[in-house]
Amino acid sequence: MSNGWVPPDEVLRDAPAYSPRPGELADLELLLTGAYTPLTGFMTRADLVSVSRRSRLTDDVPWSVPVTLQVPAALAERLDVRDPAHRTLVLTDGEGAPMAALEVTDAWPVRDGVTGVGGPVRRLGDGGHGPFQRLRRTPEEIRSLLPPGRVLGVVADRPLHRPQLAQIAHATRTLGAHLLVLIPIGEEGGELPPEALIRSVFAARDRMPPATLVAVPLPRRREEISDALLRARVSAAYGVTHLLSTGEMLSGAGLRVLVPRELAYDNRDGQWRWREDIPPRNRRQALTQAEIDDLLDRGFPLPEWHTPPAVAKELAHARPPRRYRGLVIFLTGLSGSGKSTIARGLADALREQGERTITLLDGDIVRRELSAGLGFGKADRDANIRRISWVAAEIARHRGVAICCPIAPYEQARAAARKMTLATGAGFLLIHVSTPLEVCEQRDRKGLYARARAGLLTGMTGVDDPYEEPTNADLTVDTTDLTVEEAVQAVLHQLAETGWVEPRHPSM
Ligand SMILES: Nc1ncnc2c1ncn2[C@@H]1O[C@H](COP(=O)(O)OS(=O)(=O)O)[C@@H](OP(=O)(O)O)[C@H]1O
Ligand SMILES: Nc1ncnc2c1ncn2[C@@H]1O[C@H](COP(=O)(O)OP(=O)(O)O)[C@@H](O)[C@H]1O
Repeated sequence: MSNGWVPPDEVLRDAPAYSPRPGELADLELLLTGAYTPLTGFMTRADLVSVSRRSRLTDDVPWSVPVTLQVPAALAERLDVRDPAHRTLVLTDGEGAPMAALEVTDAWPVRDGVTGVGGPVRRLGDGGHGPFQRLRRTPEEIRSLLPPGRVLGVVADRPLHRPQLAQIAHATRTLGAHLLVLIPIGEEGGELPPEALIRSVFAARDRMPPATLVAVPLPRRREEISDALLRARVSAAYGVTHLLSTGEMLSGAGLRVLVPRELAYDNRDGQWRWREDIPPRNRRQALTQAEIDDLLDRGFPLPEWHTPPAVAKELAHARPPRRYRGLVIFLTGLSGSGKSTIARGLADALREQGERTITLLDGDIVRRELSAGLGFGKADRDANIRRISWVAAEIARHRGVAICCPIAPYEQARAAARKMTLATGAGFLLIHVSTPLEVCEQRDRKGLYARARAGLLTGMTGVDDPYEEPTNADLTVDTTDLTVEEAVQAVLHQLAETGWVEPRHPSM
């Protein structure tokens, strides 16, 4: 799948390597497969200016969305954009395997320590790996498979339920088109893991007209219009002539965009038809995403009138009831606030229930095993929390419960922990053990506060080091006037209320 020129071995051997962030990697993949034709690389400054001013590249091709790569400034300094022998950057995937060579023809400061780089990219290696690789066919391959005539494109970024399937069937029939379903698998952290999205779309296949399906590493743009334009452009590269809008889609990239009318379920005959054609008393609206999520979270099957059973089965598997799903319970608070004590009690109670494996990432053990050598400066505390969060998220990914109880004084690090966990599809509960400093200091189990007050220890959280109070805790527990049992019960109660654990049987 290599496309043309590859830098000579000696250039590659000496070239620095860099692993782009997930969104950039997805852009890279689309550049390499030709889905971004005629773009052949990351944009230079001139292209970016041109795109933002007049929605065209410098060579006049219409293009409206920036496709950029940013690298650490220190790395960019090792390149010389004027010297073809010293301006190649090897781009690697998340695991460090080379994916492409970027010939950096332009580099510019973006902000402190970060440099934008632009230039053509060329594939290295054999075209990547990962689940469902066989579905990631290039635009060229797909175009060669499509029958002549109209091609209706559907970007299936969500599972297809009966209302969407009815719309697709209607549009395909009206247009007399072949159906091409593009499944975007750009980034983790969507509503469903990419593999589950693919499986759920395939599960609806026998309810679709004859279709070609392709997985596309489409990154999600933060901005809706850019997102829609990019989807339209990529769809066009795959041979789509008409695109069925998913609601927020706009026209662009020279293809027709169909905005479907809203369908509803007609309980007189079990058909989905235009909403206005059904008398209100016989009409059932499609479920909202929140309603679907809520049913799955509580362990109810999705109703057959709304979702084909095969799709419902995939979704129930991908989003099991909360009580069977991975979970990170993250306790934060001052030293001596009661985090470890509560965490231990919680771990014991959850182990009694025996549904899932319980891992207690206890402070002392973490500092000894995972974070040995780290101190208590901001950078070291951040590194400590990042390591704990990574391990916890992996445990939760595999449907275990991880209980963490570090001080975690910085909001940003806690937010990153939440994000990392949610990206795995697991749950995250932040519990602020808010016992005030005076009480913690009175307890002073380890004598640290006394030493800090005596000036023998510096950088003690709450004394001369910051603790940023959480403003987004799922639960706040002040242990000043609680017994240990009461504090543990408060957390268990919250877990049962939100469905993350089964309520305890009263007789136990
Ligand atoms: N300077 C300073 N500040 C705060 N805490 C200190 C410090 N030096 C040592 N200790 C002991 O280390 C424990 C906190 O480690 P953590 O890994 O939880 O801290 S952090 O989340 O990385 O900030 C903490 O344990 P806990 O009392 O269990 O919270 C302290 O006993
Ligand atoms: N309701 C309560 N919850 C938790 N700990 C409590 C409570 N009441 C008193 N304590 C005492 O407070 C101390 C908390 O210490 P620890 O759990 O190690 O805190 P941290 O892990 O936050 O540093 C323990 O000695 C514990 O027995």
